[in-house]
Amino acid sequence: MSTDVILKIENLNYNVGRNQILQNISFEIKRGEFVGLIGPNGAGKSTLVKAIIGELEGYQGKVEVKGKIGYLPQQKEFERDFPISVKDAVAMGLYRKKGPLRFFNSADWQKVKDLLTIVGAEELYGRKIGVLSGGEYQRIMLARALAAEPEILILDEPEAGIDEMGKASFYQLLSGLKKEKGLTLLMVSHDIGLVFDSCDRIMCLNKTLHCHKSTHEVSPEDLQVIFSPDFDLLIRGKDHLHKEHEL
Ligand SMILES: Nc1ncnc2c1ncn2[C@@H]1O[C@H](COP(=O)(O)OP(=O)(O)OP(=O)(O)O)[C@@H](O)[C@H]1O
Repeated sequence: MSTDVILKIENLNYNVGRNQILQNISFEIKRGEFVGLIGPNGAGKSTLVKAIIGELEGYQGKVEVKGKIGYLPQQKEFERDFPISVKDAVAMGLYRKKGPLRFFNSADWQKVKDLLTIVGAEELYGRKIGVLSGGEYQRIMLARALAAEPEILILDEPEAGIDEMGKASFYQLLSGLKKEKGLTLLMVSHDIGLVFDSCDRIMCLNKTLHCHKSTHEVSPEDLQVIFSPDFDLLIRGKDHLHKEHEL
């Protein structure tokens, strides 16, 4: 695997009983790329992510990652009512890095503050997790994932539960991390517009990988193949909007 490649997947197949979930997936991601992974519900996106982060058993094929992985799970997987503060939630990311026998010192708490500054949430330091908005919460989870100093960050639908403004600024934050820190990003998303605005490359998945191209090379036909028949509904909906609102 060449040095500029951080993730390489070869002939990945995954079945549950007789049901094939992933079929012959092969691709590479280069260091510093921002890649969007799109596809309809049930396409296998989260299953593919699980294979990459080492949480999928029983697949065939090869998954190679050359670097430390950071992972931002779907929001529903984290218990938001858990009674901890923002600073403790972020510190948990450091804890993973240092191991359980290490107590936190003032340098660690300064690191937590620095991470909160990076994600634009320093004022949330002492706040309880349960009172945060969807967008604030996602920034804190991002700070926590960054605490382990990952080289590749994998995000599973980070926009879920965030309002439109919050989504755009969260994606801007991700683009900044890529530019300023050279972070590699692989992001599962249902927000096609923001994926096209933010990502360098797009992978279209529906059980098998239908395309993996530079964003500007992805055609409506590529989207139609994976989203059909919903794609037709989407287009009709857009036409209707254009007529109604003279856009
Ligand atoms: N352990 C399992 N047992 C049975 N079926 C499974 C298992 N894991 C995944 N599946 C099935 O595999 C398919 C792909 O699921 P996956 O969650 O990866 O899709 P997804 O693209 O992430 O969907 P969504 O966009 O709705 O989150 C689904 O039909 C799901 O029901």
